[in-house]
This record gives sequence, C-alpha cells and structure tokens, in this order.
Amino acid sequence: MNPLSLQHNHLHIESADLVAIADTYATPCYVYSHTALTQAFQAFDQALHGRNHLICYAMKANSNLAILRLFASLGAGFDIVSGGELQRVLAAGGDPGKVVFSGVGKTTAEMRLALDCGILCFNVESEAELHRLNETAGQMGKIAPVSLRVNPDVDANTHPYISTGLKGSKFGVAHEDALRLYRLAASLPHLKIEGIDCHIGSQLTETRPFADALDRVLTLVDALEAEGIVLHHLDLGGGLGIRYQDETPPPVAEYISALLVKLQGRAHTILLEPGRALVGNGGLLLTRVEYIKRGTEKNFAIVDAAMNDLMRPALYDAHHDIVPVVPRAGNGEVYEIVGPVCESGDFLGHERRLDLRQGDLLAILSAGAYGMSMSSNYNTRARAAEVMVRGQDSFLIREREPIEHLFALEHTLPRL
Ligand SMILES: Cc1ncc(COP(=O)(O)O)c(C=O)c1O
Ligand SMILES: N[C@@H](CCCC[NH3+])C(=O)O
Repeated sequence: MNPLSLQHNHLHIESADLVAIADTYATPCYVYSHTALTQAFQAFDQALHGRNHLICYAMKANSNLAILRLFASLGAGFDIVSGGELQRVLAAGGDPGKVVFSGVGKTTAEMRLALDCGILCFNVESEAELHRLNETAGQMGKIAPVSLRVNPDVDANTHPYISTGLKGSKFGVAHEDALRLYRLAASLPHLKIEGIDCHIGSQLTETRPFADALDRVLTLVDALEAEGIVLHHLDLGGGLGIRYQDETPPPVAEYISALLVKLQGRAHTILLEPGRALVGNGGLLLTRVEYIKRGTEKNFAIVDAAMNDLMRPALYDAHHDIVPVVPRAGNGEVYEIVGPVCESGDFLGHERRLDLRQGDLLAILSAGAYGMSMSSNYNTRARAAEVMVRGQDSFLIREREPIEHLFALEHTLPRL
C-alpha cells in the first residue's frame, strides 16, 4: 500500500487528508468519500439503464443529510422505515414522491405523515396494517398506494440476525397468504395496488438467493395478473453484500443482470432498495490510539472509538479491516483493538498485527453502512463527527455532538 494513500475497494482517501481531518475535527470521526458514494450509486443506475427503474436508497444504512442530498441529486428515491427517516428525506430536499415505506410496525401517525407528503408506496407487511392504512387514508380523504412485502421463504445464507426472508421471520406476509391479501387490498376503498415487494436479508454474497426470490415473486405476479390485479412496479429490495474481509459478493452489474434476465418481456418499473452496497465501503471510522496496554496474555490497543460508535463487531462479531493511517515499517505485534466502554464486548477488532504507538491514527474500514446510524450515547459518549472528502477538500457534514445535548432534555423538566 502506498503509505500516503488509503485504498479499499472504491474508497481512496489520502493519509495526509486523514491526518488533517483528525487534527481539525478530532477523533473518533466518520469520514466518507464523495467519489466512492457517487460511483457506488452510478454502478446501480448504469446497470439498470434502459429499464424504467428507481433506486430507493435504504437510508437506515446511513442517514446523514449530506449523503441523502448527494443520492437525491443523482436521482435516488429512498426506502424509509420510520416517520423520522421521512423527515430526514424532507430536510435533505429529497422527493417524497420517490419514497417507499417499509417496516412491520408503522404507526397511524407515521402513515398520516407519509400520506400527507404523498409518498410513492407503502410496503405493507401484514393484514392488520392493510386495514389500518385503509382506515387512515379514508379519514384523510386519500388513497394510499400499496405493495405487499412478500416473504418468499428463501434462505439468504447470511448472518441469522440479518436474514429476513425465511418463513419464521417477522417480516412480510407469507407467500401462500399473498393472493388472499392482494384480493383484500383490491377490495378496500382507500387503497390502490401499485406493486409487489420482497427483501430477503442483508450482506448477501451470492446471486442465487436473489434470483430464487424473484422466481417466487414472479409466480405471484402472474397469478395476480390472471385475476386482473395488474402491478405497476416490482420492488426487489436491497441486501447486496460488500467485501469487509475476504467476501466475494457479485459485482453490482452481475447481480442486476441476473435479475434482468428473469424480467425480460415484463414492462414493470423495477425498484431496488440497496443500503450497504451504496455506502458501506464509502466510509471509514477514524480513531486514535489512546493507550497501549500489555497484558499477561494479550496486548491491547485502546482507541478512542468504541462499540457505541460502531456496534457491528460487538453485535454480529463482524470483521472490519483496521489499518494504520501512517504505516510503520516494523512487523508489529498482535493486538486486541478495543474501546473505552465498560463492556468486555467492546472491541473493534481481534488479533490484529500492527506496529503501533500511543497517539497513532487508525482507520476502521467499511464503516459507511450501519456505523453512524447504529451509534448510541452509551457510557454518555457523544456521537462522533462526520466529514465528507470531496476532491481535495474535506467538509464537516455533522458536528460532534456537544456533551450538553446528552442531558439537555432532562434539564427542561421539573426537579424532583
Ligand atoms: C426492507 C429493507 N430494504 C432494504 C434494506 C437494505 O439492506 P442492505 O443494506 O443490506 O442493502 C433492508 C435492510 O436489510 C430492509 O430491511
Ligand atoms: N445492521 C445490520 C444490517 C441490518 C439490515 C437492516 N435491514 C448490519 O450492520 O449489518
């Protein structure tokens, strides 16, 4: 590796820039590459060229406003799972008419907000939700656009916590119930059927489960059309994986062409909901070594980032490559890379061979997805700043949270 450039898949950020960012904004700090994010979006867009399509970025992966604005400017829609996410789309200037609303627990208030904004489609996940949506739309004098999220019962071959398409999953409606529920939806006066939806899990590294799920969905599409229920769009969800360590997910173009082959002769608009594949390798978490601690059995590098900043290692035992920003020539030693949080599960990497000194900067790679968006204030730690690198320049896109914010809401209450 060129010592002055840090490269990982599409991510390319100069070490000198990272050193300057750490000096200016302090650590821990998330750093994203405008170029990498743009290229990731364009890979999807170009693979769908010539086909009516909408890429609805699953913003749960990273909901920073600057990132939403960037994707919106490239033509993206958004896959949301809460009223809060919808408000972020609006705050970023995104088009609510390109929003699909997923999730098993939509509240009436969230439905009202989404109906008010005129979203593209509700991805309905149960019979009870169909009734609530119909009632809510009726009270507002509106017609709600709907898809049913169908659970195709396909094994996504991924971590069980992020597999969503099996029969036992809380998500979607069972394949065998789908026809009945579509008939029900067609009979409800305040709903309009727009499409069908499925999402089978996250961090998939093979094309096969996506293709199998699509086959299952297409049998329903044909059965519905035979009954005169014609769909405008097919939403094939997200879930394409990225390389964290040695995974070999299919390139975007290959994954999409495997789907397009099955869609030949069908005029539906294609929606996709990628999250991780758009942002995962476009960001890193910059952290500084606070202490080197030599234990009797292990060496620890105690860094200033922790599980509250990036919880994927603690939650899924997930691997993120960790590299020195300015590497030394030495062979180094094996370290546990841990944070300051009071939990034994607070680790960012196990058994990493690195040549380290106190004060060194480390980059935790592939941290653009489900990093900042899953961060917390555990141990009363303020959330990290976020910075976007664009060309030669770096822009602060979210300030580090002031510690006072962490108790401001309690301050406004009467004292007991
Ligand atoms: C409904 C839905 N769509 C899209 C996504 C995005 O998934 P990924 O980040 O794996 O692309 C998720 C998360 O798994 C999801 O639950
Ligand atoms: N949060 C998970 C992915 C969950 C996907 C949400 N539908 C991760 O970091 O891998």
